[in-house]
Amino acid sequence: MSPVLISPSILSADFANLERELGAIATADWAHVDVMDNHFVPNLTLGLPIVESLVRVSPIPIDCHLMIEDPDRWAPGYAEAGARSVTFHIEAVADAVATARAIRAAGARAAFAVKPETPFAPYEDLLPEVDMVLVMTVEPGFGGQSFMADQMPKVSQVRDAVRRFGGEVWVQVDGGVSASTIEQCADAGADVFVAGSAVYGAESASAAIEQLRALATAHTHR
Ligand SMILES: O=C(CO)[C@H](O)[C@H](O)COP(=O)(O)O
Ligand SMILES: [Co+2]
Repeated sequence: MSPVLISPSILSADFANLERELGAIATADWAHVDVMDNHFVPNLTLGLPIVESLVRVSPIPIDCHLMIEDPDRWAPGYAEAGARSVTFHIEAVADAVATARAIRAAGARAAFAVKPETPFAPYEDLLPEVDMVLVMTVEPGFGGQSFMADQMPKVSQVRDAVRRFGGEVWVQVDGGVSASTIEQCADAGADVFVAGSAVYGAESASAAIEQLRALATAHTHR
């Protein structure tokens, strides 16, 4: 397995042609799907019926990022629909342990995400319950925003906590990740990289994926 995973976000894809847009990123590791409910974030994208359809046609596994209220109720359904990884926001969940266990019981990898202003330290004890922690590098809600370099210490903090824990928990970054920002993410300890506009805005999505993978691999500690 590659030491890093590249997960292009279809938030920047053509929503009228999602099957074709998934085909364009077939050389990536995962396809990142941003589910937004217009309550947890001020934007609305897509939900479970569309994710079920995407799972059927995607050439690569689906990585679901749930920016929704009440993930306790909804997250397990995305795992049952066949998503490889399901991430809920720690700010929105009532029972993180039960939700992560329900996601895993349904056959997916479980993850929690932290917004830029949310500290990681209070949630370190959750590491045995999850397969990945997502450190947001923009305020969730929209693609194409500027990368927040001030989140890199938090990425390092999560990586250090994972080392102390000793299990295999991946560290994902999402928001403003591009060829000019991915190296500092890998240096800080990230190993799963979401990139929306940097991939779908490129002339060649596959060339952008390869460039991101090469830059991250050269800087990863995994
Ligand atoms: O979760 C997200 C926004 O809330 C998106 O995954 C993220 O913004 C990707 O888009 P870009 O790479 O253009 O920033
Ligand atoms: Co996302």
